[in-house]
Amino acid sequence: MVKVVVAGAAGGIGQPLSLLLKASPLIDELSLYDVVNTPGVATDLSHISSPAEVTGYLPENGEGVKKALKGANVVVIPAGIPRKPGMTRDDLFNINAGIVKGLIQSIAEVAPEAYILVISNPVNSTVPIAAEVLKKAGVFNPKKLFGVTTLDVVRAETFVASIVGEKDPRKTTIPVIGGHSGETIVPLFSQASPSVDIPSDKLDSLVNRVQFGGDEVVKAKDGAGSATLSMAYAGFRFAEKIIKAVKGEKGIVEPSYVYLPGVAGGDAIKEATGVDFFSVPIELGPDGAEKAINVISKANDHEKKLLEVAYKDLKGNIQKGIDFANKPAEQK
Ligand SMILES: NC(=O)C1=CN([C@@H]2O[C@H](COP(=O)(O)OP(=O)(O)OC[C@H]3O[C@@H](n4cnc5c(N)ncnc54)[C@H](O)[C@@H]3O)[C@@H](O)[C@H]2O)C=CC1
Ligand SMILES: O=C([O-])CC(=O)C(=O)O
Repeated sequence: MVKVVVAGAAGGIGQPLSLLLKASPLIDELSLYDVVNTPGVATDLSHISSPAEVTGYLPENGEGVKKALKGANVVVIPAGIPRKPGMTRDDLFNINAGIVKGLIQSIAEVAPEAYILVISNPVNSTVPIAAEVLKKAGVFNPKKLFGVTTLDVVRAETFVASIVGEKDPRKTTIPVIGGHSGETIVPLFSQASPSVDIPSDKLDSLVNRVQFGGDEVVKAKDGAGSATLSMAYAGFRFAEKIIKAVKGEKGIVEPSYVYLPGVAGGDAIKEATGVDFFSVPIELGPDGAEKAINVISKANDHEKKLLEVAYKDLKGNIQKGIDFANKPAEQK
């Protein structure tokens, strides 16, 4: 039995993500939670002839979220406001931090064993908030908490393919590490597999396009939000990998933003980066994050320079999340 919950299921990401999850034969139960519109989205999806049973929940004075989460194996969180042109992801903090904190408190209470996949921005800060809330509740398992950075990997694959002329972008694996905003996103093209030959005059703009791919979409949507469809694809790709690994499939690796000290191999990466939370390729297994793979030690000089900038920015983002989670309620 695999039960997946989407929190924020009626939104721009939530709906197409729920569609992809409903279409997956790996899922038996799909539970949709949002503050609006979930009965309609759930009824609509329930007519699709795939195995997953779909249910939808509204807040119902705090009871709805608990009903939605009960028995969850995987909880994906795309709840929260998206950017408009001119905003940074950090500008979303004031609203989204509280939303994520509340949802994680409910998960800690009702589904403490669940894998938690945080999409809500700013990921660099919302994942540390989630970790602090889970720690306080005494149920933090770092192998089961993931910041979803798959869209950065998907973008790197796509943009590289267009430069090197590969027809199927999925054939190239590129580690994209660090965080999930601007210069904290660091693609390691030198470790692409199979290797790629990027003309030196195109490298800087390629790195920039991966780092600021989100802005490209925000600008094109012109006030109507940020990436939703590509994010739904990326969120489903990551959720599916977790489910497959938990079911026993071997050799599954995907970068994700994790709490380094809680994952095997993470301590060495923490030492190199100076931060507790960082995205690196993670080997997934039946218990979640089995191993953090140290790709930093093999970064070339150009990438090392990019990484130094990422460490600095990430430190502030992480601390901001931790401080928020630990502030007494009346100061928020
Ligand atoms: N990690 C990543 O790579 C990406 C993250 N994002 C982030 O994902 C988030 C969602 O983006 P969109 O779906 O475009 O926004 P949206 O506004 O279309 O949808 C968000 C949904 O969350 C719901 N919501 C608000 N408070 C809630 C609560 N307490 N409990 C449950 N649901 C709640 C809203 O009712 C809405 O349906 C944003 O923060 C955005 O920045 C977006 C793209 C990529
Ligand atoms: O740019 C945004 O605000 C949404 C996002 O995280 C992305 O598309 O990578």
